[in-house]
Amino acid sequence: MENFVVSARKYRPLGFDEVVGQEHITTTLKNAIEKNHLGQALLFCGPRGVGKTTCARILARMVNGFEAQGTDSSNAMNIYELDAASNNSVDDIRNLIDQVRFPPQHGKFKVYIIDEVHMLSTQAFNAFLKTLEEPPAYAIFILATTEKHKVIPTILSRCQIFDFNRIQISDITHHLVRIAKNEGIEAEQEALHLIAQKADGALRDALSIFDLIVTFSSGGKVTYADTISNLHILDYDYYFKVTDALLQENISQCLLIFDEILRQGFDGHQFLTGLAEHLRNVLVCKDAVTISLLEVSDNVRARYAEQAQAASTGFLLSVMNILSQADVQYKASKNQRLHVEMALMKSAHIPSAMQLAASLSSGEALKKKVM
Ligand SMILES: Nc1ncnc2c1ncn2[C@@H]1O[C@H](COP(=O)(O)OP(=O)(O)OP(=O)(O)O)[C@@H](O)[C@H]1O
Repeated sequence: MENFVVSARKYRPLGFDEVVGQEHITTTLKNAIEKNHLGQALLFCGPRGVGKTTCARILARMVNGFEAQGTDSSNAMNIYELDAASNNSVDDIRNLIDQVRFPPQHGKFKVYIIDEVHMLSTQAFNAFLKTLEEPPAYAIFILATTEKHKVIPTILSRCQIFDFNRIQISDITHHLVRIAKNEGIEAEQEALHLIAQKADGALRDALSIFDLIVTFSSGGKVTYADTISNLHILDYDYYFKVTDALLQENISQCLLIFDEILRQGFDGHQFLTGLAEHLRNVLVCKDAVTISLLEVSDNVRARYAEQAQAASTGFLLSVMNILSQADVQYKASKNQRLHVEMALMKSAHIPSAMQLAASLSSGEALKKKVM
């Protein structure tokens, strides 16, 4: 049996052109390498799983002219990685400094990656400063951190700083589409989009979730239904239905839908925040400019646009206001179910755009109110 290789490893980019969503960094690094302007101390900051280690390895390969090797192994590329989260003592740093004294046996540069550098003890930082300030010509230090504010100023001032972005949902989705195709896995666009959303900007997380869903889904196909059930995410369809019921002032329908949601094991708070986010999406769809802020697939976008036609801005803002107050008071509430139900009842009493439609005789007047 062939060993399973997790997608995050299998699809680690081997060149800057394959890195997703960090063009500002990859372009600068490429130019710096070509023009020989690369510093010897670089600080890579940003959230986890967005490509810091990947870019460090690509850089190491490029400065040594090893691009053609197509390998991701650290040893082969003169890369030395130290995880400062678990090796943060002054002795760990002294060992590293001892190693730095020896020039590389092959290639031109030794590249040291110190991950989670903010975890180094003060003594370790101090022991490291001199080497960082006057490194041998063949040494490049790449310090990586998810918490730049914890890195002491004396280190910051000695480094070229690169701020990595959270990766956009659309970029993550495209990447997953490519990988699914490459693996011959049938995947629904909506499912991949949801995975991208859940990953919260971290491509590594997106790939791990993707692997998990492929493993558990029926017939190896990645469907929206399997994805929401695996990730325990509430189907967005409920939010569309509740909003319709609110617009129709149909309190009983709202309460029945909420009951079904609770039965599925979701809590009232998740529902409140999910509904508020849904209404925000409806709101941004009311304007041709802000619609670009909506990060959803085309099918769902069309549904939002339809609901945006039916709901006035005033109605949406009033409901969001009620939900936001309910959210703040949720934890303190003694009966949380009733608390959410009351928020729904209050929201269903706001005159909706549909009522306006019925009460206004002229189409022109309606247009003015709804906009
Ligand atoms: N920008 C990206 N483009 C393409 N793949 C990426 C990107 N970021 C992360 N990945 C994928 O996620 C994996 C892990 O990324 P990487 O180790 O570079 O993240 P990191 O930012 O160093 O995270 P950490 O801070 O947790 O060490 C990579 O092997 C790759 O498959």
